[in-house]
Amino acid sequence: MDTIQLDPAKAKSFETLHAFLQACLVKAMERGKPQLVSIAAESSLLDPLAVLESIYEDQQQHFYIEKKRDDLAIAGAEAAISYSPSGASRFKSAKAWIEETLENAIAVGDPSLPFFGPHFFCGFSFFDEVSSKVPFPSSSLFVPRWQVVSTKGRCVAIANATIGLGDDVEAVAKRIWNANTKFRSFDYSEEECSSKKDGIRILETKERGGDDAFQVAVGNALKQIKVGEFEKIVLARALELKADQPFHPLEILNTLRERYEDCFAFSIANGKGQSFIGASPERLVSVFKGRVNVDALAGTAPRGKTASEDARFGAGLLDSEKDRREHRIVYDSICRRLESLDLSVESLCCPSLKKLQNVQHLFVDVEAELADGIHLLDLVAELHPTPAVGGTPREAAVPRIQEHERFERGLYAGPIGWINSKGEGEFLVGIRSALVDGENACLYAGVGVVEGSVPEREHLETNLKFQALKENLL
Ligand SMILES: C=C(O[C@@H]1C=C(C(=O)O)C=C[C@H]1O)C(=O)O
Repeated sequence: MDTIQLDPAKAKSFETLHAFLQACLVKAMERGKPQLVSIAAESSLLDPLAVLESIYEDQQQHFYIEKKRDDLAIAGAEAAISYSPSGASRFKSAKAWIEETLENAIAVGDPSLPFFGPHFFCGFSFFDEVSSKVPFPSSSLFVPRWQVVSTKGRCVAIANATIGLGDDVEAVAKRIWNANTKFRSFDYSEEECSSKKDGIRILETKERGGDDAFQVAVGNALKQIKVGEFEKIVLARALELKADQPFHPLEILNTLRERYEDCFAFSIANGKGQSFIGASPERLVSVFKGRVNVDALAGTAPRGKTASEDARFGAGLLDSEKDRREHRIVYDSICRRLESLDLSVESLCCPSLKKLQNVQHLFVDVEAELADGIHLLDLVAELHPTPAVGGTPREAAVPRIQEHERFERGLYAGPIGWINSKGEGEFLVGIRSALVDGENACLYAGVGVVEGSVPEREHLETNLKFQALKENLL
């Protein structure tokens, strides 16, 4: 990637921008490849979700991720470039595409700005392949035309565009100029935002596969565990809801980010009217400043209505042999997989409680130092799916999931995240999530099944997990 340090004060005119893009076109011709130009500028403090909402169009691709606790919110919309590899080598192909794109990228602005340079937004389905019924491909990667990030009191707006032979430089310059002017003095009142609809009603709720399907599946999986086919499998339910008017994914997200401060509130839209949204408590992996962090999250208890009931549930979870075993399987697998990439794990398995609004989990932040030559997508490829959403041994358990579940997972429990030009970034696990499509929503919730699991109790646990989305859709 070429970096052009630019003092915004000296590059304030449209003519400067136009001349610069013209020079990028010359470079594209010399290199024989279109160039990705990424222009970053600090802006007044904006709320990325409000910006996304005010320009929201359901026929535009978008990506949103926010974790209130970390004071980080990122929104991006409209694809400047995109890529959708599928199959077993999809992570490898995605990495190669990112690397090649960066070889032909020009980043402009102050490199010390947070989120300087192009960012790649990624949504991967749970399985390597999806059928044509799933509205998202097995991988969607894109660099958005515009992006707004707010973190720790600073806000950065980024415009991305590709310039190649035959492109209309004048038109690209105008688009970037207009976007920059807009972000510099964004006025939410200018836009016609639809306000949250009152009285949205659910007309129909239907469980995929029928009401008993899940408990039957857990029972069958327990038999397979008993004969030693595998030790753990994660099975999920899909609940279809039909409302009397369309759901609005970004309004739901606004509630989720406030209520689930410790979670990643996210939305990924395919530009064809469907969005996959959620509030995930689980980070698959992050890489920042040479450090790798992975969540080992498993084992669930309800939240109590009083402090003492809550503490009792929490202590019960910490003491539960079955839940500790379920969690240990996840922790051990993460450690093995990090070690297979020559990373040495620095965290012991001493679970604490991660308390969310609706449930509490056993949790360990697994840390390691990044080794040279390991890309974030190498980590994603190695770790996904952890036994928190797949099973163990992976080769025996994961292929069985589709035999037990009566729906296609699509993006549910898949890796969703972003990568910057330095190879840093963060992926969450797409759980506590729903696929929203007009007045239809499909909610997902799963549980780990191990020896000692009881189908009825697992069913109750999925009901608790559904709450995150169910209560906030309306
Ligand atoms: C699979 C899900 O959650 C996972 C399963 C858990 C469990 O079985 O206790 C806990 C946290 C998550 O790792 C889900 O929410 O859909």
